[in-house]
Amino acid sequence: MSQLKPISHLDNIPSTPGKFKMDKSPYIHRLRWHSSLAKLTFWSFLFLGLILLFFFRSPPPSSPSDSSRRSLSNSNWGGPAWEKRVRSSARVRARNGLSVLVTGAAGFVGTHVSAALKRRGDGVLGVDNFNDYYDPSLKRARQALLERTGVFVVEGDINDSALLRKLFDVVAFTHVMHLAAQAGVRYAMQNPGSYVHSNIAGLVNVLEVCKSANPQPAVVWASSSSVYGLNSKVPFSEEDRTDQPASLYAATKKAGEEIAHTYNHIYGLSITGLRFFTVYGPWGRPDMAYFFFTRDILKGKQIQIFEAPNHGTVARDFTYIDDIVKGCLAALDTAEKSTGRGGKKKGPAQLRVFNLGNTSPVPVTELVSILERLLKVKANRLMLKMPRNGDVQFTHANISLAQRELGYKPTTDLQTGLKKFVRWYLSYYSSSGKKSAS
Ligand SMILES: O=C(O)[C@H]1O[C@H](OP(=O)(O)OP(=O)(O)OC[C@H]2O[C@@H](n3ccc(=O)[nH]c3=O)[C@H](O)[C@@H]2O)[C@H](O)[C@@H](O)[C@H]1O
Repeated sequence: MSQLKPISHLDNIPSTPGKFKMDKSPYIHRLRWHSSLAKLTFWSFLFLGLILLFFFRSPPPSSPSDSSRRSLSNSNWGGPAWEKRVRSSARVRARNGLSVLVTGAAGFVGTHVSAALKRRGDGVLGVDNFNDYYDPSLKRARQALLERTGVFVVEGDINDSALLRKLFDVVAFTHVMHLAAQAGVRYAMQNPGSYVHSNIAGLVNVLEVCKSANPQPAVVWASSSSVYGLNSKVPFSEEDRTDQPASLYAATKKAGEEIAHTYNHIYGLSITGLRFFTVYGPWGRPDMAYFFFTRDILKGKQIQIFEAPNHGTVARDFTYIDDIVKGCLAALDTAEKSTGRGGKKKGPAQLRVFNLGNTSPVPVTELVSILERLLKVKANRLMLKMPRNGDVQFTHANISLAQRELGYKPTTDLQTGLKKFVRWYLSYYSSSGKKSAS
């Protein structure tokens, strides 16, 4: 090993305080004084350094728009009044009701599922970080809606393990409906870090807390139809290959399914993944095509409609929110108990994955035609070759497994569902001050 030591200002500082031996000299008192001052300065800097290290330990946001991280600093929870609200929101009112922690409760699916659970007498507590991936005022409006039905939505991030642990200290949740995620297929090219943060790190954090909880809850969570990626065998069945994701979003959802397998295998967590197929409806997500097509058609703005090579049709198995909610509730109701205790597996636990789709794909051009009829406005269409941005040409769900195991049976066609969406859209954006979706 080299004898050369790096030159550093730390070289003269003793590694063990108190063991530093000073030569005797006439200036001994002055030196001692200097030495004490130096020690004091050193320890003050070290202390300060440790404090700074503690505060800046977490990695910096991967981009300025990584809002889920930004919102961490906004989380505001704790205290007796807060705990009382949490308890009251999660209180089960129906016989044999569930006590459910819903993550992403101010999101589109989260709001609908939370309200439905509450309506039938289950206890529901929501968590949401209210990030600005899309207009947060819509999330606040959903929160207000839930508040009126008796659901408290705690503002916090799924990566905040202290918060999640605290919630489990206050309430022994029987189920976790994990819907918080970074959604959107195309946005993954702009902000890849947010997908890793929410869909990978966030999921792991939720499962970590669940596996340590006593009793462990059963977990139902949102996977995605996008895991089928470039699979061309239709309709998509749960047994088909899912190892060719076309977007980072899809890859993080697929990774989530593998992570679920691990937590089920090691810790005995009961886990059900639901592959949602392009969910739409009232209170929907403004980043989705049906939503911003509506906004742009009404504004007279041009809309871009993607087409496959050789003018091939791009189609989606659009699924109405009420059907998805029924599937989510059935997944919760049929979830078996987790088998672990104290972070240890005591026996094999349930691990499931289901397609929740509509089973009738509709071309995007037809979606636009329906919107034109409902809005009574002609769209300014621009047909565009599908960019290489993570989109797939079509999706089509085989739902026989969900039908058999969950009694899942979608009943809303696209025309009927869009009619309900448009009615909501017009009323929401015409009411007090909300001029149009941004
Ligand atoms: O099932 C899922 O797991 C995913 O569903 C949803 O993704 P997608 O099915 O891609 O929905 P969405 O963006 O509404 O595009 C719809 C159609 O419009 C086409 N499209 C889109 C934009 C545009 O400008 N033009 C266009 O033609 C586009 O090519 C596509 O054919 C969720 O967003 C996603 O979070 C995830 O949950």
